[in-house]
Amino acid sequence: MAQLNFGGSVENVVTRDEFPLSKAQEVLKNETVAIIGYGVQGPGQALNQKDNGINVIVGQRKSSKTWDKAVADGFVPGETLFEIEEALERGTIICYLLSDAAQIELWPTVKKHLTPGKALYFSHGFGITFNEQTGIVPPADVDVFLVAPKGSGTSLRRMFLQGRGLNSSYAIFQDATGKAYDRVVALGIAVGSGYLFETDFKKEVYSDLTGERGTLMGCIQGIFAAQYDVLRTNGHSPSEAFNETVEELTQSLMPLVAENGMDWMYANCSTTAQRGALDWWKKFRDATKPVFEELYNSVATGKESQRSIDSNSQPDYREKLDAELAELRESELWRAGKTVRSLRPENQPAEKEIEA
Ligand SMILES: NC(=O)c1ccc[n+]([C@@H]2O[C@H](COP(=O)([O-])OP(=O)(O)OC[C@H]3O[C@@H](n4cnc5c(N)ncnc54)[C@H](O)[C@@H]3O)[C@@H](O)[C@H]2O)c1
Ligand SMILES: CC(C)(O)[C@@H](O)C(=O)O
Ligand SMILES: [Mg+2]
Ligand SMILES: [Mg+2]
Repeated sequence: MAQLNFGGSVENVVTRDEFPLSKAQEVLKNETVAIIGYGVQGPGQALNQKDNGINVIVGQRKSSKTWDKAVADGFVPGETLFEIEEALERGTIICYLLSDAAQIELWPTVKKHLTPGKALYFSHGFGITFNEQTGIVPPADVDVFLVAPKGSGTSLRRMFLQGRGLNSSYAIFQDATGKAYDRVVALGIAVGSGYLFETDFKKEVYSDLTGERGTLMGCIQGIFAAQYDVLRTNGHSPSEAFNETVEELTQSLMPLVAENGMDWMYANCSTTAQRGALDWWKKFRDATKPVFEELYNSVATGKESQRSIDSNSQPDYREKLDAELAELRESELWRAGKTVRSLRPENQPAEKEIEA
């Protein structure tokens, strides 16, 4: 375990130097890793493990689009792709990658197949932390742990194919076999994590729910919409408002932040921009901090998890979600974005097509 200093705090991080893929393969050589669910994380984690030489099978409902996707991705019915119950029976490590709400419905079936010595793996602390809402209480004689990639399953796969890893959190809730640490770290490496950061189930789910509702997804859409509206109301064109709100951020400035931090991005902008950003950032922090406090409290009191369970377990959940996503897609902001994106060099038609 490496001890690294993060801005003055020393934390434990597992690196590939101490736990290379060969060690992960050795730890998992007698295991059958059953990926239950083939939505967003399922494909990323299953394919990365397959390519890393792990004995991985997929459990998915047969009459579903995602069964067909698993087949298209190279999983073979009857060999590496099974109905959920059969995969649960065959697996020694059960990777529970249904949506958090669907995990509740299937739990009695999963529990039936958790015989002593098996392991139950999550990619989120949700089901265990909010067990009063989910009813997910594993038997005492199985290992229970998580590897939570800090990003979309799509990025997990893309970065793996680029020879890079996505950072993940890991946590052990229950070590029944004495092998939980080796098993969870081996899985973390096998699914394509770059580095593995130690946490516990509660901290993982509280931070994750806050982040996705906050700066990663909810807040960022909110501030995009607010700035775009102000620019539009003051007579700026859609393209100008979009470029100044989103396109420049994602294409030019965030890659600089990703590379070397916020101060470095500031340093690569004009002194005029620096002056303004340094004057205004604290005002934005102070305006939004009460909202973040409200959000964290809503997570910690179980309100967010309950809302997610209630809405995501409705029979018409998919239709309602599609309608809400369509509202975003059809907003002027994101329609303007579609046209702006079409102008990027990589989205230009090939030269021949232009001539034709
Ligand atoms: N999406 C991500 O990139 C991401 C990132 C980090 C962690 N996670 C966590 O990983 C886990 C899986 O998330 P996901 O986004 O991949 O899930 P998802 O919403 O894509 O659903 C996964 C699968 O669940 C199946 N499913 C849904 N309802 C079902 C039911 N009633 N019975 C049987 N199957 C059903 C779907 O067919 C799908 O294959 C969750 O715990 C989530 O919080 C997800
Ligand atoms: C990819 C995210 C937002 O980090 C994940 O937490 C999720 O729930 O999908
Ligand atoms: Mg999440
Ligand atoms: Mg997350």
